[in-house]
Amino acid sequence: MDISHLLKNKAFINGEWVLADDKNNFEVQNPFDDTIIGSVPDLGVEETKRAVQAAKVALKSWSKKTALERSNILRKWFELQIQHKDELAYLLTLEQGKPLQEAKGEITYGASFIEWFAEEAKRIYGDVIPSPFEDRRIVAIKQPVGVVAAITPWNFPNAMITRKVGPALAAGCTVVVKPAESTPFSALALAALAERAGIPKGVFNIITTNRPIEVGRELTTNPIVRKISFTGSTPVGKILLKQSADTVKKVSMELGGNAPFIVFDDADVDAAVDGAIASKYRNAGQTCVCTNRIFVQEQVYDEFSEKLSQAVKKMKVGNGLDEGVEIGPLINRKAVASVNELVQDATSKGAKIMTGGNMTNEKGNFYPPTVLCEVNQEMKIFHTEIFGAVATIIKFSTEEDAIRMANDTSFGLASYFYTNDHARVWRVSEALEYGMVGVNTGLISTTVAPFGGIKESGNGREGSKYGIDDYLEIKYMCIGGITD
Ligand SMILES: NC(=O)c1ccc[n+]([C@@H]2O[C@H](COP(=O)([O-])OP(=O)(O)OC[C@H]3O[C@@H](n4cnc5c(N)ncnc54)[C@H](O)[C@@H]3O)[C@@H](O)[C@H]2O)c1
Ligand SMILES: O=C[C@H](O)CS(=O)(=O)O
Repeated sequence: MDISHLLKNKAFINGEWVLADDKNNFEVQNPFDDTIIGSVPDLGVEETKRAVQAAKVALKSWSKKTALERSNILRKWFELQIQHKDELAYLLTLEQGKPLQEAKGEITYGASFIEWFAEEAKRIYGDVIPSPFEDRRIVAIKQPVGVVAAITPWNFPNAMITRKVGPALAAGCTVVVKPAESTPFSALALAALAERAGIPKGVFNIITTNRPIEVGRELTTNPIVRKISFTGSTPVGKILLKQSADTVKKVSMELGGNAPFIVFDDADVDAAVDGAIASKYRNAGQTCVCTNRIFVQEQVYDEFSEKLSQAVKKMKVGNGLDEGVEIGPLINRKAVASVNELVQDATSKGAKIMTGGNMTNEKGNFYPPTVLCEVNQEMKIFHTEIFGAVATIIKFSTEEDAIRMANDTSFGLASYFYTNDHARVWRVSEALEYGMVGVNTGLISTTVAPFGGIKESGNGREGSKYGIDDYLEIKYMCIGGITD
């Protein structure tokens, strides 16, 4: 497949493809076999300042365009992403490792945010409010926040960018994106298509860097930047929140998860197994909404555990570019070691391996799809975002026990449960302390719904009619001098 027209090896600032000032680059590896895909510029603080300045200059004209003009340009960008879906997916699998089918799904999902917010751009309504004053009229209008800095993760290197840039541009903001150092090519490919779509220079900028801390500090402290939109781990989110405080920036935080998946005794067990697989093993378990703890009521514990293990044993592991592969590599060696340490800790405290769990002849960055049972709250794996293809099964007796254990975490992003009792659907959904609840499904992510978490999983919502609010300011106008 010819991806050369999308494989960019320069950063993108003010409509120009640029090198780092010191001409330094850093290499990007294919997580399947650690081969080098290419290299990109290692930009620093001075280049970042220039990108922010370019976004500031572009803001005036971009925000003055009509909603229809912005909408039409975003629509063109969406169409180009769909037109080049296969190349974008191939490039994504090369640098991130997920199976090609999943990568294609991410491109479609990512593009859908541009399509959705191309429409939402035309529906940014204000209010005319009945005035309590005879001589004054009251109006609320919505205006773009201004220059936005977006810092994004490697696990969804396309969709986590469009989920931010779509609403930001629709609202009239301009954006500087710092993608993850592991996966810069997907971001640069989006910039190549943005250029072709007619997104004006300075509106959408990409800073590639192997120095996220210093570039991140510039983005979070530069007073021109009025909004930080971050997707990544909770520890990094907390750093960015603190750094953003001195200039009182608006912040959106899409952080880590520790999703519970509860199977009640009245559930359709086969459907629950399918849902657990869909939720747990997508992207080799490297998604923020992956099931992290499976709670199974004692009456169906053995049946569920056995059926899940049998299904996981059959999973095809390998190069994401190969036909039929279901589980690709983790992003790097460090990730493999982290998952292995959690499994070792769990088994040392009594967890039992039903399948996988042994790194005997694993080459590259692979960790075998694994199912652990007899997991309990004493184990690190119960309280830690695994970010690997490891399912943990915990037995429970009563609904109250399940809810208490499910809520026993500082995270609050996604949660799931299976039941055929409709009173329980409402009771448990309302009791779970999470931003999102999947009932009788393990797949909940869609552009039309508000995606986001509570507690230490973050704040703000992405997608849906709510997603654009994070990029708007409400201005109250009190218009006097009204006389009879
Ligand atoms: N809630 C969501 O929507 C969502 C979506 C995807 C991933 N995530 C979370 O992201 C994590 C995995 O992604 P990751 O490993 O890339 O996370 P990460 O926090 O390590 O990195 C995320 C981004 O932050 C940058 N970064 C790291 N340290 C920084 C610093 N000190 N200052 C500025 N930038 C810094 C990285 O370069 C990267 O671009 C998981 O916790 C996952 O749950 C959450
Ligand atoms: O990893 C987090 C992403 O938000 C995953 S999803 O595709 O939105 O579910």
